[in-house]
Amino acid sequence: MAQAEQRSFPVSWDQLHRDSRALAWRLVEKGPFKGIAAVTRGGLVPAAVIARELDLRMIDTLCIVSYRDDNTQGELEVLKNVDHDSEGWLIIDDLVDTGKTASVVRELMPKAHFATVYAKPAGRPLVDSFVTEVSQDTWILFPWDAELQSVPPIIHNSRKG
Ligand SMILES: O=P(O)(O)OC[C@H]1O[C@H](OP(=O)(O)OP(=O)(O)O)[C@H](O)[C@@H]1O
Ligand SMILES: O=c1[nH]c(=O)c2nc[nH]c2[nH]1
Ligand SMILES: [Mg+2]
Repeated sequence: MAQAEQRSFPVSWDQLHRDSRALAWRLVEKGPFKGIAAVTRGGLVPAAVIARELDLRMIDTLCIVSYRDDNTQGELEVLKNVDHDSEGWLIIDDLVDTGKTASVVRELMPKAHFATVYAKPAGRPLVDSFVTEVSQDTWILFPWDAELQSVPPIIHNSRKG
């Protein structure tokens, strides 16, 4: 579903920090972990927050491309894998949506614990830990994809209808 046809769930930097820390709290009892594999690019920011909270310094990346600029999903391409065993590792991504990225990630690192900050119902069974679930028709708008802009007062919009 294209972004314009969906509900929007805007996430501020503050909210993302809070939700990433909430995920870190959940992960404490699932560890200890040898390190974090961040799924680029969306996993990089939550991975930094979680690495700080769990005192992890070993950070690797799984570099995967799936969504194009128009927010439709194409063929998944793995640009970079890890070169170590996945046992004891924590994989972090920002969200799981259809689960396509998650299923590739699981194949690449089958023994790792896979955690995302946000989850939609179709992908939820593929992650081990997450914080907040949103409906499948919701587009999560991350702070790195957004900027502040002025909007008309509510009363102006309500007169149009
Ligand atoms: O469950 P799925 O339907 O596969 O979607 C989830 C993936 O899509 C987004 O990444 P994207 O491929 O857009 O790349 P990015 O992280 O570089 O923004 C998001 O960061 C997840 O990795
Ligand atoms: O910024 C994003 N928000 C989403 O809801 C989403 N789903 C897949 N990929 C996504 N990227
Ligand atoms: Mg991603």
